[in-house]
Amino acid sequence: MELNEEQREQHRVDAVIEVINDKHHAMEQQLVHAHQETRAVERNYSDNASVNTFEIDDASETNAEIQQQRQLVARVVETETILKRQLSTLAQLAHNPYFGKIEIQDTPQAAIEQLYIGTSSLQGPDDEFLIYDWRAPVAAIYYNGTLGHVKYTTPSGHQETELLNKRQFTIEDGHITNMFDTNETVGDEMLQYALGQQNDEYMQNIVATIQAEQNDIIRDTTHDLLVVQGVAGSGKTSAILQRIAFLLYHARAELSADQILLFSPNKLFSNYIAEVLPSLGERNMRQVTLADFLSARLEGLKVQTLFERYEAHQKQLPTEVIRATMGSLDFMAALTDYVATLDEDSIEFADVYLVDEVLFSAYHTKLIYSRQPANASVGAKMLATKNQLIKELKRKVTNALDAPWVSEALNGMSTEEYEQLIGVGTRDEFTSAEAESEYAAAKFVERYYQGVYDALFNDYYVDVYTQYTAFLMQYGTQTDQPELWELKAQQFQTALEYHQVLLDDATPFMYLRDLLTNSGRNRQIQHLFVDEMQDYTMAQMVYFKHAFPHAQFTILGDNQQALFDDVTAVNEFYANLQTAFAAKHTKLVTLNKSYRSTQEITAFGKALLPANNHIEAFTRQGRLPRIVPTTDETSSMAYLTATLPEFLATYGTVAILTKTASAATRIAQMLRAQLPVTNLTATDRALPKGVIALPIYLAKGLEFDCAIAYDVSATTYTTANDAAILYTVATRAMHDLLLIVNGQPSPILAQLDRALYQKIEPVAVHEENN
Ligand SMILES: Nc1ncnc2c1ncn2[C@@H]1O[C@H](COP(=O)(O)OP(=O)(O)OP(=O)(O)O)[C@@H](O)[C@H]1O
Repeated sequence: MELNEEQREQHRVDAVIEVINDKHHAMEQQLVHAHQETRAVERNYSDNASVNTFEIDDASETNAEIQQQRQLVARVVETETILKRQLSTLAQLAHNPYFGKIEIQDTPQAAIEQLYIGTSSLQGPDDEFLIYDWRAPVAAIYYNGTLGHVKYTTPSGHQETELLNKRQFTIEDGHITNMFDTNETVGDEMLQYALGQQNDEYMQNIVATIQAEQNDIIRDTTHDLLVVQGVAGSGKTSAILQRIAFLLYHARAELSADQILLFSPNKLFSNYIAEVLPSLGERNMRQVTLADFLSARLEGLKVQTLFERYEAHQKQLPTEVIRATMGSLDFMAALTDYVATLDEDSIEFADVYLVDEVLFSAYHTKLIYSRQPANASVGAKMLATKNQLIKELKRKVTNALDAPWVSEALNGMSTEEYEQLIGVGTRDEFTSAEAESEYAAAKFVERYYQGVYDALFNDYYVDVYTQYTAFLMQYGTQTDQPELWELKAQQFQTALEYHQVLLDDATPFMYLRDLLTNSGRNRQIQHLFVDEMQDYTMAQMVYFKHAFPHAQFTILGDNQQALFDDVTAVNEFYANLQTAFAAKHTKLVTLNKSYRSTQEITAFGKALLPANNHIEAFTRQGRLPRIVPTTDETSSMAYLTATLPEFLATYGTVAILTKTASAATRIAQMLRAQLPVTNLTATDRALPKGVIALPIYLAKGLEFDCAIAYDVSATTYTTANDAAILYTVATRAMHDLLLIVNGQPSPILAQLDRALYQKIEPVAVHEENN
């Protein structure tokens, strides 16, 4: 019997799966061997590591040996890890080997090639490619090309070919469940299916349905500053993750996942995206939130978080103007100039103490500084000064070894103190009494001066706090409101007394410290990604550029989702970034199509924003958003209690989104008497199923099957900025959106076209009331 096209393709799928299973089997055997080897090497290592490491000569020999052993352990463990990763990739391929196929012909005489595209490449017994990795150069055709003449880029230059056919597959558990040919870039039918699914605890990879405009971001290798302005749900976060997978694939030898850093909005989000790269067979990049980054760099001080400032309504402190200035490019430029023109008399040198004795006086340090070459930068002179101080400290240490006060101190120690100093149980291992006392003296002196060493290492010979205050005051004198800057300086000092730094001060302060002390640079990071760019000030961007000098930057966000600030025009933001980064090759990409939500929800969200926005909806139909005009919290709760069980029958996650954390906690408590509700807070990491209540700033970047905007009343949603917040709330919904009014409706709702929503009378409540 003649096979039809689908049967033929299914035969191929079966054959490929057989190859995958064979490989899987062989690799399992390899893993068993690798594991045995790891165990053997580890055993050998632990035997060796316990040898005598005390005597100096022996120690160095043993150290070298241990180093070697350690490397060996690392290598075998790595082999095992790689095998495990490959096994998991093969297991995934066996389930769903590929999703696309292109037929190409390089010249009219050449043979037609059929290339299958999947999440990972696979070679057959004769090394022929049964599956091409979606990141392979030729696979770009699948995403960007329409039938006919197409071009694509390879490491060795541009290639051209004829695209004869493009086919898409849905394969589940090894069976083709859907298959069709398309001339579109990637057909809508697949995307419809993918987007119609319910939300999961983790974000999914989108490699089967990457859209052409997303593909341009993912495959960009020519820009050192790539800025993406994309409307809510346009795939910015997805683009970041697939881009990282792409970069790792193409620069395997030079780039590792540890050299990629993503600034993400919060821990929930970090966790939500954590499965995408592993599902593509890659290791995760590093992630950090701004709050954690600042805290790590300002150790010992409590840095105010964006959420804290937002919740505390501190926007007005000390004034809006000062706050905006401190976040600006100009302010950071003024800071750079300030540091560059500092002379030794205006640098705030500080005494370095050993307990209560001044070991290095501010005057002494200033003298060393003043002897540095006049034309060197402040940072370079400071570094040379630091090195000189450390050298002097080392001299003090050496001189102290034979000093009588050291032997006196040692003699005065109790046996316990002494043993603690040289290590309990080590006394018998010395070859002579002399060796022992030399060792003890070295240990004692080292410990004695440790605090001073740390102080020098951490640049405490200059008082950066006072220097920063001086800068604020000086900056103020150049404005027409110097008294406000004085207040600002006082505010900084007062917070400091409580070991706190306000968010507005954190970045300029760190920048000043780094410039002055020539520190704070991480040269490891090759790619830096910033998601939700609208939540960062330009000053922070300048700092990122300073802190990660070797990184290429991909910065993504949506200026309309400005929760914490007023909306900045994209062009202005981009122009400022270009200045801040002084980058040669820059590009701004705009994504206008929204994929997350149904057409109805996207239309509703669009209507909340100023009329000149360019948001386009992806055509996936659903029901109209519903506005529920409850009169107060009691009726709102009654409505939710009555209807939530119904929603839960349809949706995996229903999120009640509030403006503040306290509102989310309150309603979770009230509802909990009737049904299970999880209240999520800033420290939560996991996204549970069921009903959750959380403030919108924690829901940034996340999505839910059903989102319920709570308290869309005239008291809660009033300003233009509130419209942006409501837009962010509305666009969290994938399939269903409700707005509970809770009192007098917000004026933002009043101006909406009536056709965009359905008004629901909270029937359950009325019945109860009657
Ligand atoms: N090409 C695509 N194929 C399948 N799903 C897609 C595609 N692009 C986006 N999506 C889906 O749309 C949703 C939104 O994507 P994503 O979270 O990346 O958007 P975003 O621009 O970061 O949104 P926001 O700014 O609202 O946080 C996700 O569920 C994502 O999987």
